[in-house]
Amino acid sequence: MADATHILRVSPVIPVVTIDDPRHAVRVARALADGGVRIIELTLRTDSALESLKLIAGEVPEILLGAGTVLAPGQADAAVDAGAQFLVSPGVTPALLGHMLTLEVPILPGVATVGEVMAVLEQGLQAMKFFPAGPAGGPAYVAAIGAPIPHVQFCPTGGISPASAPDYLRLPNVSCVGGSWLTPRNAIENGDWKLITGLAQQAAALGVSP
Ligand SMILES: O=C(O)C(=O)C[C@H](O)[C@H](O)COP(=O)(O)O
Repeated sequence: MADATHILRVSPVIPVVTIDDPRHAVRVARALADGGVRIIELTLRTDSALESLKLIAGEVPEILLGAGTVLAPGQADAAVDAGAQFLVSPGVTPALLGHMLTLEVPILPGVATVGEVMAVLEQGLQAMKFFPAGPAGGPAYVAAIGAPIPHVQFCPTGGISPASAPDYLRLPNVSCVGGSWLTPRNAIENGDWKLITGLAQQAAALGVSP
């Protein structure tokens, strides 16, 4: 099942997490889960990302674990082998999308234009990451896409904060947003797990109707 529509309904915010030291991986995941956020997009931006994926997959089963920053087919394979339950890319090429579609996990491809949305839709996917959300046009751009293409659900990511997240979440074609603000690098390095849990609690509350 390649479509990730169900993945987007797990949490109002998908934390985009970058971990340098794999010794922090399990603690970060547990801190997020303790705050009520049970999904992670772990970016493949660091040399130790696959090790962190394996650790979280093995020790924090309550987390729905995705791999982010998937730029090439080989990265997709390695991430799934390491335990990634879904894949996220900042953008897509026909080669990368075609390969990810052969894998047995949901994929959340990144798009930034209407043409890219249409190209991904042609492959049968109705859930997409809108990236970079802020610079690419923000809530107004996402809302405008919904007029001709109302059946696609987006996870806007990039430049979003707790203050701006509601502007996206109120849109009918937005299921959740993504952001790195829940796991600041200095909080990870300092072992400030309570801060991360608090940011997760704040993010989880964004999905509660006023
Ligand atoms: O690495 C990837 O795969 C990406 O798609 C980029 C990240 O999702 C954004 O860089 C997060 O943006 P911020 O929340 O503004 O930090």
